[in-house]
Amino acid sequence: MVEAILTGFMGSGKTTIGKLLARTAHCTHLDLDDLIVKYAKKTINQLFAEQGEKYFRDLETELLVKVLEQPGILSTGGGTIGSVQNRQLLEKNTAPVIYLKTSLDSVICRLHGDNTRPLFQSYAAFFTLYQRRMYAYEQSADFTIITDNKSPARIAEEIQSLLTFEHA
Ligand SMILES: Nc1ncnc2c1ncn2[C@@H]1O[C@H](COP(=O)(O)OP(=O)(O)OP(=O)(O)O)[C@@H](O)[C@H]1O
Ligand SMILES: O=C(O)C1=C[C@@H](O)[C@@H](O)[C@H](O)C1
Ligand SMILES: [Mg+2]
Repeated sequence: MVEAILTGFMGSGKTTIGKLLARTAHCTHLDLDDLIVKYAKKTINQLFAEQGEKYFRDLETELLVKVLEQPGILSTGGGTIGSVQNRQLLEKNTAPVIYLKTSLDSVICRLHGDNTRPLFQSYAAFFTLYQRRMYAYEQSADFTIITDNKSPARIAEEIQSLLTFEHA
C-alpha cells in the first residue's frame, strides 16, 4: 500500500515534492504520469494527440489501481481526482491524501514556457479547469498544504511533520 498520496493542480509540485519526500523517507517515489508514459511508451502530449484524452484517463485509472498497492510515496496527475472512480479509489485507500493547494497565478508562473502539459494552453481553458476541480481536491484531501511562496524543501518538511505527528 502507498504511504502518502499527493494531489493538486498541474504545477502544484506533486512530482517535485514527492521526490523530496521519498528521498528523505528512503522509500520509492511513484509518479502516476511517469508510469503512464513508461507503460504507453509515449509522452503525455503524444497520448492526448494520438489516442485522445479518454484513452489517457482510462490508462490513468488502470495504473492507479495497481500503483495504490505498491509501497512508496505517490504523486498523482493533476487530473487524477477528476473522475468519481479515481476519487473512490483514493478514499478507499488508507494512505493520507495531501492536497498541494496552489493559486492559479503561482501555477501559471511555474509552468511558463513548459509545453509538456496538453491542458496548459489557453488561459481561459486553464482557469475553467482550475475552478472546476477545486472542490474535488478539497473534498478528497485529508490534509491541505498551501504551497504559494514556499520552497519545495519547506513544503516537504511541513508534510513530514504532519505525517510524523499522525503516526505519533
Ligand atoms: N514550491 C515551489 N515553488 C516554486 N516552483 C515550484 C514549486 N514546486 C514545484 N515547482 C516547479 O513547478 C514546476 C512544476 O512542478 P511539478 O512538475 O512538480 O508539478 P506537478 O504538480 O507534478 O504537475 P503535473 O500535475 O503536471 O504533474 C517545476 O518546474 C517545478 O520545479
Ligand atoms: O491536470 C491534468 O489534467 C493533467 C495533469 C498532468 O499531471 C498530466 O496527467 C496531464 O498533463 C493531465
Ligand atoms: Mg507531476
